[in-house]
Amino acid sequence: MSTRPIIFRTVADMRAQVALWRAAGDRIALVPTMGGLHAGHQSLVSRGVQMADRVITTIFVNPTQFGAGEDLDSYPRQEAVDVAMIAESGGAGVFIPSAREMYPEGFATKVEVAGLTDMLCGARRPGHFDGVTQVVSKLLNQAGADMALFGEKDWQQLAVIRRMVQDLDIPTRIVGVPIVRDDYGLALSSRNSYLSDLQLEVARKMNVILKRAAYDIGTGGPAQAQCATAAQAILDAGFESIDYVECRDAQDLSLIEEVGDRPARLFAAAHLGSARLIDNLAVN
Ligand SMILES: Nc1ncnc2c1ncn2[C@@H]1O[C@H](COP(=O)(O)OP(=O)(O)OP(=O)(O)O)[C@@H](O)[C@H]1O
Ligand SMILES: CC(C)(CO)[C@@H](O)C(=O)[O-]
Ligand code: BAL
Repeated sequence: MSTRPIIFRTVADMRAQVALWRAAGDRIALVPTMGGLHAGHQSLVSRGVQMADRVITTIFVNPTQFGAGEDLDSYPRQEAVDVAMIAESGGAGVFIPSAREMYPEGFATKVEVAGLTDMLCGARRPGHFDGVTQVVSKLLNQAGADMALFGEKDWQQLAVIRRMVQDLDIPTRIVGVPIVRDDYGLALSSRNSYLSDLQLEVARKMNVILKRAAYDIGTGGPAQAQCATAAQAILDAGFESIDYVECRDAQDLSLIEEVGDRPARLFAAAHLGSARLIDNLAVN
């Protein structure tokens, strides 16, 4: 039996409850999301339940991380379903602020991480990570949690957030959680709901292609040439366009030609119908 989590719509309400939990000696974990929850998000909440006494999930479709022409308006919104899924995973609280609560009149502060945001999704979605760091820095300050959990599916986002937390001395430990995939290896994503059954079949081919490329690169193949071959295979499988397929250092995200002993990852983003899907996996 799951208990219904407490819903907070204001920062003040969340902070008041956090203060009570803290007074009782509880450790707090935060799971920031944009809603449209699936088993990937639930794995973040479950991990939080293992590591802390109370888990607060946030649901906020942050407008500042969407570019013009992106899917801000069509992004899935399903509050009741999301709250039920959080309850099922043992979440204690859900923070669902309005845009006005997060960005009141007069709001003027930007938070930008340089360097790590220049490549991959940062290059293809200008301003995206500035919006992410803006909202995540606020959520971390608002909750004052001991830890915050983020999925490795958004590997670059995790790297950017780790950098920001270190640079700004934010006293919250950042925890990365492995990617949850469906039975065919497709990384779960809220945006998979945009896909028709036929498109879903195509989408499931991407990780198969990437796995083969990662193996070839890991066994000594020239990294960027293998990436170009994988990009062509993804197009041949039925994706409409590729944003990138690149092999990069897992930590500093610098481009890699010869993998050697460096921890490397393969990163991909591609468009299918109205969905932009991303994935990444270890090369060695
Ligand atoms: N398949 C997954 N496995 C593990 N974590 C995930 C997975 N999908 C999303 N997450 C994590 O959940 C958190 C919230 O992500 P978000 O709400 O954007 O969901 P999403 O499914 O990634 O949606 P989108 O389609 O916007 O990429 C992020 O930390 C993200 O990395
Ligand atoms: C971290 C996040 C919740 C910030 O809006 C978002 O970028 C996401 O869902 O990954
Ligand atoms: N999962 C990252 C949020 C975004 O694509 O805007």
